[in-house]
Amino acid sequence: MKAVQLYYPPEWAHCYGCGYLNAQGLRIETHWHPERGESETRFTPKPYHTAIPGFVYGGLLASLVDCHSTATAAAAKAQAEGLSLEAHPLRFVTASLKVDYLKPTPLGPELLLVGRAREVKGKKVVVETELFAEGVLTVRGEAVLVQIGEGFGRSGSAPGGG
Ligand SMILES: CCCCCCCC/C=C\CCCCCCCC(=O)SCCNC(=O)CCNC(=O)[C@H](O)C(C)(C)COP(=O)(O)OP(=O)(O)OC[C@H]1O[C@@H](n2cnc3c(N)ncnc32)[C@H](O)[C@@H]1OP(=O)(O)O
Repeated sequence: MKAVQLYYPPEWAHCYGCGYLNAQGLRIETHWHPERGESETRFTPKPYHTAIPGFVYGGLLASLVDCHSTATAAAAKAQAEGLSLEAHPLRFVTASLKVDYLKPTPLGPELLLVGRAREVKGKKVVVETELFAEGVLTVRGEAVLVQIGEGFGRSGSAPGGG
């Protein structure tokens, strides 16, 4: 199954968290499971993603939730509209991001993020994400994502104004 991010056209693929063209970035890959209406991203932090020794830096966890949410929004919107991402690449930007750190996240194991769209309405999608380390829920996120138009990023245009 192709990751949601790999459908983004090049001009939308420079994001530090999820752009496949950003060599220094995290380059996360999100997979959508239509039968469950859920998205999954797996990511193993590097030793330098440290908060205090043994635990993952919270800003990295927020970045993972952020970019996982934008991809979840694209996939959920495509499913709701009956569109294929291949023919209709959709791109969302983050309007709002809330992250609850429920427990310290251990540094070392692969992390699993699972996302669901709670609301798909117009150009807005609200996504809830849970982040697990070795099966333990350590972070919960909620994000509001807003779809940008097809032309954005091709001429330096800003997304406001619809
Ligand atoms: C990178 C910045 C974006 C530039 C895009 C242009 C080039 C594109 C190129 C490449 C794309 C790749 C991008 C990768 C991104 C990866 C993830 C990030 O790191 S994103 C970076 C951080 N985010 C921002 O910098 C957004 C800054 N904010 C904005 O640009 C606008 O505020 C925007 C687009 C988010 C919304 O503006 P409106 O005018 O298009 O939309 P309205 O009509 O105001 O809102 C739509 C719905 O969203 C809700 N909404 C808007 N802001 C909200 C907020 N803060 N909290 C809750 N809801 C909010 C509103 O209430 C409305 O909902 P109701 O339809 O009424 O139900």
